[in-house]
This record gives sequence, C-alpha cells and structure tokens, in this order.
Amino acid sequence: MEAVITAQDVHLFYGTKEALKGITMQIKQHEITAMIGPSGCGKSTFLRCLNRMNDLISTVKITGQIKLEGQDIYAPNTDTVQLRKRVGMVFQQPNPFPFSIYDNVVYGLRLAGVRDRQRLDEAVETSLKAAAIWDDVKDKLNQSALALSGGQQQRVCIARVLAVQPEVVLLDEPTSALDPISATQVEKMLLELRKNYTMVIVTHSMHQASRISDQTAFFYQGELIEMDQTKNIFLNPTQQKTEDYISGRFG
Ligand SMILES: Nc1ncnc2c1ncn2[C@@H]1O[C@H](COP(=O)(O)OP(=O)(O)OP(=O)(O)O)[C@@H](O)[C@H]1O
Repeated sequence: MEAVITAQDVHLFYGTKEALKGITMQIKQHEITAMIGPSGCGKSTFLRCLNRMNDLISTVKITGQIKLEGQDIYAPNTDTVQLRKRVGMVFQQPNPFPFSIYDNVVYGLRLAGVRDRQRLDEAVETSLKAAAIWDDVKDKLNQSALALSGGQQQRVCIARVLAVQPEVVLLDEPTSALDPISATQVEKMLLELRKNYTMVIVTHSMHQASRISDQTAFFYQGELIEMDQTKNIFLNPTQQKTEDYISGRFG
C-alpha cells in the first residue's frame, strides 16, 4: 500500500522542551493509523504536525521533514489553508459552528468561493451520508447544529471536513467525549470511510485502536517506539516498552 504521508526525523520543541524526538513514519493510503501511548507522550503534537496546526503556537520549532504525496508541507511556499483542506482535522470535543446543519457542512466550500446551490446541496447530502448522519438530519438541515446530540454533532463535524474532499483526515480522540453508543456509531462510520480516505486517529483506548486501525504506532516520551500492523502490535510486539504498555503495566 502506498504511503500518503512520510515523516522523516521530526523533532518538535515547545520553547526548550523537546516534545517529539525524531519521529520517522509512513501513513499508508486508505488505512486507519492509530497513535497510542500514555498521556503527554506526543501523540496529539505529532498529529498536529501533519497539517501544520502547531504553526499557530508561537513557541514551536520543528525540524525534519513531512511530505504529503511527495511534497514537503513545511516548504516556505506551502499554502497552509490549502494544506488543511487536503489534511482535515476532527477534534475531541464536537465543535459545530452556531449555524444550521447545512451551513456547517458547506462552510469550507463557501470559504473556497463555491456559490452554486446545486453543488452545495449535493455536497451536503454526500458528506452527511458518508458521515452516516443523513437519515437523522435530512429533514432538519436548516436547524441549528447545536441542537443535536454530541454524537450527531461529531458526525456533522466529520461531514464538514469531508465536504472539502480531503485526502487525509486527522482525528484527535474523536469519540472520547461521546457516550458508548455514539462512539460505536462513529467507529463504524470510520471503518466505512476507510474505503475512500486515509485516516490517522489519536486514541486513549487500546480497544478502539485494535477494533478499527490497520496500523498502530506506539509513542512514549516523545519517541515512536514501535509501529506495525495493529495485530502485530497487540499480539506480538517486538519492543518491551510496547508490551508493558499494552499489557497495562504503565500508562
Ligand atoms: N502548547 C503547548 N505548549 C507547551 N507544551 C505543550 C503544549 N502542548 C503540549 N505540550 C507538551 O508536550 C508534550 C506532549 O503533549 P501531547 O499533547 O502531544 O501528548 P499526548 O500524547 O497527545 O497526550 P494526551 O494523551 O494527554 O493528549 C507534553 O509534555 C505536553 O505537556
């Protein structure tokens, strides 16, 4: 399977604190890559490197290289708005805008200048279907997204990301603020989306990683200790630290 993202020796400093200590990894197309590890090990920091969200923090310094489809995303001429469309992000807390469901989903398209009503309508239907929320909301597209349940809001937020047709979707603990039933629905949806998208998910739940991911990367204290097919990480890890973590000896 082809790599969509390649990271080479990525170091990240928050001021003088080194939060990532030379991460090298490949993210393969149409797979779900899970990042696991104890709190503070750098999972979210690394995830945010993949669409340059850390640029928004003034003390951050990054070295190394990250390529998307062969292009260096930290090259000086990179258009970060365009990059964040190609590499979309879903956060832990559902964060719909205080608009209607429809206006939430077409937000990125309108920002990109799309005005054609039919095209917007089609994008709303396609994205909400892909996010497995169309049936719940098709009769109330003009109602506020804030009136939905947390799980529904999260799926609308995922539809909002999908509407701009990203190549990669980054998900930072997307189900940890949801009830178990909503979390299961979101997991099912992610498995469906894998046919068309490449996804990278940070999760605190080893069960979630083992249920939905193809590859698992184990981070510890800013280092990538081991990355492999998920079943190998959970059944036959090669590193002692990985084994200790997955068997609950720390973290
Ligand atoms: N904005 C920031 N400024 C300074 N230090 C930060 C910042 N964000 C994260 N850190 C530090 O960088 C390290 C890695 O944090 P990060 O949030 O990436 O870890 P994580 O593995 O995602 O943790 P968690 O599972 O708790 O979300 C931690 O020591 C954290 O305190």
